[in-house]
Amino acid sequence: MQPDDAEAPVIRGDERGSFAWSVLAERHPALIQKVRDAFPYGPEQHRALDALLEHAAHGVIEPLPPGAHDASQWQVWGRDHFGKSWFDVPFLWAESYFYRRLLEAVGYFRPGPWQGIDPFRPFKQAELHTAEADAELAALDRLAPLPADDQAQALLLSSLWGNRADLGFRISAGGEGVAGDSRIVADDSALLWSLLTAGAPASVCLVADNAGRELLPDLVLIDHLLRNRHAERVILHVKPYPYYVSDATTSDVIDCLRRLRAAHGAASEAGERLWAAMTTDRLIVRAHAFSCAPLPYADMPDDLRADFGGAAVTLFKGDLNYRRLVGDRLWQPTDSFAGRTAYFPGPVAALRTLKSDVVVGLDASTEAALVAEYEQKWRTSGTHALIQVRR
Ligand SMILES: O=P(O)(O)OC[C@@]1(O)O[C@H](CO)[C@@H](O)[C@@H]1O
Repeated sequence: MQPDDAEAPVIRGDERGSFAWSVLAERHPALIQKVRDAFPYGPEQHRALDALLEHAAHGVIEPLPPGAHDASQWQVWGRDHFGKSWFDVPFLWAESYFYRRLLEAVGYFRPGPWQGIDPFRPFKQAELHTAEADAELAALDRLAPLPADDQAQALLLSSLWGNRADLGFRISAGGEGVAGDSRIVADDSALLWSLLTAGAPASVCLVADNAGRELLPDLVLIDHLLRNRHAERVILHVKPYPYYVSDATTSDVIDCLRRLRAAHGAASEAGERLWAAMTTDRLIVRAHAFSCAPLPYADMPDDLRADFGGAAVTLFKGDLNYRRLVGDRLWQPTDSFAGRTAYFPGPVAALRTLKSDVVVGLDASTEAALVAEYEQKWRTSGTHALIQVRR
């Protein structure tokens, strides 16, 4: 815990009409319906989904069934929360547990025919085969003639804005859910590139967020880092199981690599290089259990700390990772990003579009201008983004 944690309230879903409340009360039921519609689940799975819907709305949080492989882990994580309403425990905890219970309901972990069937796969797959994805990959051909620094910055921005398209966000925003007015509210990209000096024998960690239209540009950025010797090795952290609808797992990485290789021109070349990089450990994929933990990164275990501590920089993608990085609390937007991430074992960067209440590291004038123009909507609308770095 950081010294001034007590000053900022932990976000919970208990305030009707708040963003956190809307996720628990509206986004989660809508997601259950989408998952039901996407698979021919049997009666037992439908009954379990009905029970989850009912419990999450009106019941109290119960432990996992004793036979679940991770029941004892969740027993520890949940000891302060069992028996309480989902709306009265930390929002971060409630959301993570919802995804774990959803997988329980559809039999994702249980030996049997549905074991390992990702309930979000149809949505993630659809993302990879849209006209927008085709156009984004084709656009890479136009980058190739540019100087390496311009390519680098363009790829960084493409990875940043790729974060707008997460599927959970779109379930509540409806359709694309993104207005035309997009702005970067903090931009430490120059500092980030200064940490990625070409030719240094560095490792870089990238903590991925969404599959599909976000992971494609993330992978192309990784290819650029490797190819231009900004990094000798990249460690890509993904989720060990389906999570927050579109979060990337190892299967999604492979699907994206296949998609890149099947494209034309620069995209296909990047796909071939990345495929080869995985076979020689220049690109390493890790699916650490903590990546789906209902906890902030301040509580990370020692092996993960060592991984991040050995990197020239760790890039955290996306909104959820940002919440976990700085802590899921109602900080003052002008609180220091460096202060909030002081516990982190090495240089760290956040690349995120703003889709929840948490934000730090803004100038007072930037915050005042945002509030004057949008009241508090800029925090959750996905129209604004940030690149923040602590060296
Ligand atoms: O991490 P991501 O994909 O950028 O965003 C995750 C998100 O859609 O889900 C959470 C609410 O369910 C919020 O953190 C945010 O709105």
